[in-house]
Amino acid sequence: MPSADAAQRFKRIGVVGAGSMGSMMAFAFSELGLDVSVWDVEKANVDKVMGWTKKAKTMKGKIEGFYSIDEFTKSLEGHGPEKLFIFSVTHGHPADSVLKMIKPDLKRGDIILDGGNENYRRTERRQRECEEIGVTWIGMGVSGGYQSARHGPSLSPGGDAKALELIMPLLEAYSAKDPKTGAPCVTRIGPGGSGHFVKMVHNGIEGGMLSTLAEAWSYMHIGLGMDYEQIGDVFTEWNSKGELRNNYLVSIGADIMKTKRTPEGDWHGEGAGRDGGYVLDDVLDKVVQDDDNTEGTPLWSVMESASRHVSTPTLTVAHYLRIASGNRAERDRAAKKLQMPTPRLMENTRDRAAVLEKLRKAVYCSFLASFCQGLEVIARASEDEGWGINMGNCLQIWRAGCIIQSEYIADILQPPLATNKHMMNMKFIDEVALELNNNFSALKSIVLEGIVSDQYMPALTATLEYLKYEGGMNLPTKFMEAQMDYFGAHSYNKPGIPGEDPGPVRKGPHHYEWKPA
Ligand SMILES: NC(=O)C1=CN([C@@H]2O[C@H](COP(=O)(O)OP(=O)(O)OC[C@H]3O[C@@H](n4cnc5c(N)ncnc54)[C@H](OP(=O)(O)O)[C@@H]3O)[C@@H](O)[C@H]2O)C=CC1
Ligand SMILES: O=C(CO)[C@H](O)[C@H](O)COP(=O)(O)O
Repeated sequence: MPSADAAQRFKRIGVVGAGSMGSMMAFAFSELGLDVSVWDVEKANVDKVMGWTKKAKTMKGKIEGFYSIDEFTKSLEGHGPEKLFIFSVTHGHPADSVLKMIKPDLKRGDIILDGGNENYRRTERRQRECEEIGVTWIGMGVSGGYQSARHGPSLSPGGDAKALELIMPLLEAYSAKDPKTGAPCVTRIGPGGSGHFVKMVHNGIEGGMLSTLAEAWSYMHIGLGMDYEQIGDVFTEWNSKGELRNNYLVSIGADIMKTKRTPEGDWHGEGAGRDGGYVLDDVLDKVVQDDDNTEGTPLWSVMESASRHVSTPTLTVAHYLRIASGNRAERDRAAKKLQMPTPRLMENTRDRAAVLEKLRKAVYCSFLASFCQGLEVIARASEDEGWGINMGNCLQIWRAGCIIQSEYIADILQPPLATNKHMMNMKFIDEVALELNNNFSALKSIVLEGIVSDQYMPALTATLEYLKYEGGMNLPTKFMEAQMDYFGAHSYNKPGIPGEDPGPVRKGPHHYEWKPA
């Protein structure tokens, strides 16, 4: 329950967007005792929510649907000192258009929480725009999908400290709770667009983990010839102890492996069938939200990492795999031309249990590397933007409610990051370095054996190479640097010269005239 203060202050909240997330938020806030006004650009979405209210048994506050945005905004007047909105709409233009529509009815002190996956620069633009009229715009990452939106997500709000102080009791009541300590999975990340930045990186890490696990699934199914039930058992086992314990993506992987078609299907008839087949086999290998621009977070993570000079290959190749997957028609044409080998059953796998143990370690290694890469982007941005993000807090809010929750990884990373506020390179943390080192040979062996039988392993191989070159002192870039000096007089640093080796990240003073012009 929200504290007495918060409950007194906010008796009603306005939810903008009644899609998968917004509709669930409406019910969650109602259960917290707030009356909820719901508006959506699509009348049918409002009707759907209102239909559900008729069957809902746990509502405490009223839920009222509105087709008119003016009536929606007016419904929030007179219930407390300020109006409180939560936006849950597609990123970009939708939020701007709703802000434009409600702006005439906004008053000094009103607070808008943007719970969409928005680009942090757009969040900052809206913060400036709202500040001019005394309204606070908070960019708030919401993670955990629609199930968590209903029962408690991980929240990463960023923006004005005073406004956040007012709504924090409500957000604490709404958020997921750390199962170990009961602590709420929400904290003020920092000023400006920092909250949306952290959510963006969360989704980048999520991408690296999703690809890693999908590759492991295919490795088991095609490479080791395991059926879905067997793979489900492996995921369940992995999730029960050790480095992959209480790992959300592994746990839902086990669920997916066991989900069969039923005569009725789900509540709207999807997955109906009497053949006893698996719902997964109704799913095509196309991820399209990057192509249709309904989601931008993984792409922005890649762009941010490159522009802030942080190496994030696991997250990046995961994104490119998604992009390649989206256009299946084009892949079909290319496949006919390229005649690539396809993954096949591995030969001579005598000890499957040993391979599975190596695969578990490889998955863990790639998950941990995904966290390192994402956290380094946050650390860099926090320094660049002066946000002062406590990265230990990021691990805390990712302990429950969110997609990347990974108990073991949080246990390793949170303590050192909570004490060292300026840690820029996660591989400097002794425990992290030790874990990556300990699991490297398993990852290498999985990649080696997988290559022989043509398994798909972009994230696993990217992680392997990442660890080699991030911790390598004899990189082939020596030759690259010479070539660039040859054709572009780009100059170089010299071995053994103080101030150059290792020296700062600065162009070297030497140029050799390899070939006069
Ligand atoms: N699904 C998830 O797991 C998560 C999603 N998010 C983010 O939450 C937000 C909502 O996602 P989700 O509920 O999944 O998406 P949905 O597509 O289900 O809902 C998006 C909502 O935005 C509305 N919308 C679209 N265009 C406009 C517009 N021009 N003006 C006003 N409203 C518009 C949609 O209306 P219409 O139906 O007419 O298109 C719909 O109600 C997104 O920003 C998403 O990135 C965050 C965390 C998790
Ligand atoms: O934000 C999320 C979870 O954290 C949503 O599930 C989101 O839809 C994931 O999509 P994408 O990978 O394209 O960001």
